[in-house]
Amino acid sequence: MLARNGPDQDLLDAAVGSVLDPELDQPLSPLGMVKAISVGRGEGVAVRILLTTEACPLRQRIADDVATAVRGVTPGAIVEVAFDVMSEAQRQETARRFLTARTTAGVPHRAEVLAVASGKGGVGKSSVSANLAVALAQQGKSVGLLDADVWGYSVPQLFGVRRSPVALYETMLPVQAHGVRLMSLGFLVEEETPIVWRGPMLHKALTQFVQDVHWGDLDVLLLDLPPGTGDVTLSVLELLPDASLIVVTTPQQAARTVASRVGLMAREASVPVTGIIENMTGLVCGSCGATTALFGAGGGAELAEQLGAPLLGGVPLDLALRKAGDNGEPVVVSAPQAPSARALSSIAAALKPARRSLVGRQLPLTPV
Ligand SMILES: Nc1ncnc2c1ncn2[C@@H]1O[C@H](COP(=O)(O)OP(=O)(O)OP(=O)(O)O)[C@@H](O)[C@H]1O
Repeated sequence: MLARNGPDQDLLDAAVGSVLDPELDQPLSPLGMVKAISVGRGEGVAVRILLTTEACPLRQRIADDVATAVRGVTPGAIVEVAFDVMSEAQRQETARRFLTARTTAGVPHRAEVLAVASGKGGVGKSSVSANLAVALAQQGKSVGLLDADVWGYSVPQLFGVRRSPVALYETMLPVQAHGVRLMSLGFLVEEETPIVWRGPMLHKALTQFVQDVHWGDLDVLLLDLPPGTGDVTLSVLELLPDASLIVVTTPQQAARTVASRVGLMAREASVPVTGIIENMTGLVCGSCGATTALFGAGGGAELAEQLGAPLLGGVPLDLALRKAGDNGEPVVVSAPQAPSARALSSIAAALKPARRSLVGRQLPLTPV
């Protein structure tokens, strides 16, 4: 309930109430999260917000957004934002309102699903997925990234986040970082704990990630697949039948040969290939600018030709990208002018979904 005093109260109520909760992605007021707004005699405005959990990692962001909203309607205001934690009954009411207002959980049909695959590990598939996701978000898209590399998950490390997703009844909210909605098994287990689950458990976890997570209104969902053509890859592609593949390879012949198996799997499973990204193309010398083809040349172009899919671009070997991954901040954020960041941003800007063949697919038509 709002404490009412002062002339600008209605304006303040509307401004604060429409601030989005960054995790629930809905305005604070309908969620019952604005406890009080009081206008003092001078230029002071005190706002009290109810959090769903004491450990809310985004309270500073909420405080900043609320202060900006207040100053938007009362320029020069001195804003004080304080927090209380909801009781269990209030939490349940918020969950109810959230779930009522929200479209159903799961990956929305309109989302473009791009699964990033590689023949073998270590070719930079996760680094490419993470940076493409952030670059697409920087370009104004609403983006999710599902870490389906269940044994070798690296999304928490690459984004520098390790916190549990907010759980609401049977559903989960993705963790937000660098403008991307993230989900990874790494958010649900202790760091360093190996995943020793068998196939059915992994399938169940992935099904929940696809069906029970409130991804919201996504334009693009990127999947970071495990390397190779194993069960998990097939499970995810079954769960998301509209996915298309981006295959990451290095210029090396050996990598290209292994990556071509992914292409053949895609063909057998009728999964279209959006294109090939050649990672770790030449190493550019920082002082003289000369390029050394450390892993040879041409693997990406040959794979593209073999799979009949476009070569989306090459990403050079770049110290900035490696450091960014180690520091938990994608290179397109930490060093946007670095050669790898520029390459990844232009690949993201030019991404076009592969056309899906209708052969063998059921059309939503009813004969009359
Ligand atoms: N273009 C690049 N320049 C420099 N280092 C890179 C580049 N691409 C990837 N790396 C580094 O190579 C290592 C492996 O990258 P990454 O984890 O993205 O590969 P991956 O194919 O996802 O591996 P896995 O399948 O084993 O998880 C990381 O240390 C990463 O920082």
